[in-house]
Amino acid sequence: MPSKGPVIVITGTPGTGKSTHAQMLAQESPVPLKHINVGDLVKERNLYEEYDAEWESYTVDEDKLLDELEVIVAEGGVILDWHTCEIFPERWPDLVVVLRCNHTKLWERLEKRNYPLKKIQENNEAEIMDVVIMEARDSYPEEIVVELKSESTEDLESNVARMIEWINQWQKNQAEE
Ligand SMILES: Nc1ncnc2c1ncn2[C@@H]1O[C@H](COP(=O)(O)OP(=O)(O)O)[C@@H](O)[C@H]1O
Repeated sequence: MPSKGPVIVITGTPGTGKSTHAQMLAQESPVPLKHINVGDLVKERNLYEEYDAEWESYTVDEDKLLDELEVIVAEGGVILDWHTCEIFPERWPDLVVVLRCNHTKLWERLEKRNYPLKKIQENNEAEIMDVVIMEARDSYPEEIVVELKSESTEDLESNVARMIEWINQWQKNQAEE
């Protein structure tokens, strides 16, 4: 048995379903995985420079955040759930999952969160412009980046099943090494 579990990044525009996927994966995974909601960590551990009330968002202190995450990632068995991934060092993830959602559905999900209109617009545009997938492809080897649709419960279930299959394969590869 490998001593350390894999490091899985689940990324995507806000509202695409990262936390929903990460929670389900953490519950169903054959190896223990800690779900780290990076946005929550930033707030809980004060890893930000300031809070922007107009955009209702935090300006992250990236150095502090990376120092905190380094310790967590070193232990292995982690799901990093965040709307951006390019600040994570290339050596960290074993798998990078980028969730995608049709912009009409995404708009509805973000409206339910009571985001300010301009924040809904900004995120919706980012999804249409492929911002996160391009960031992931620019930052990591193409063989570890997987783009998955997250528009329905069936998508959620099949995506999690696919990630579990990947973990099983990962475990086999570790055992052979
Ligand atoms: N594949 C999906 N099918 C249906 N609803 C989904 C799906 N993924 C997410 N949702 C819903 O969309 C909303 C945003 O999901 P969430 O996981 O919080 O997104 P994120 O973590 O990317 O911001 C939640 O209400 C969630 O239930």
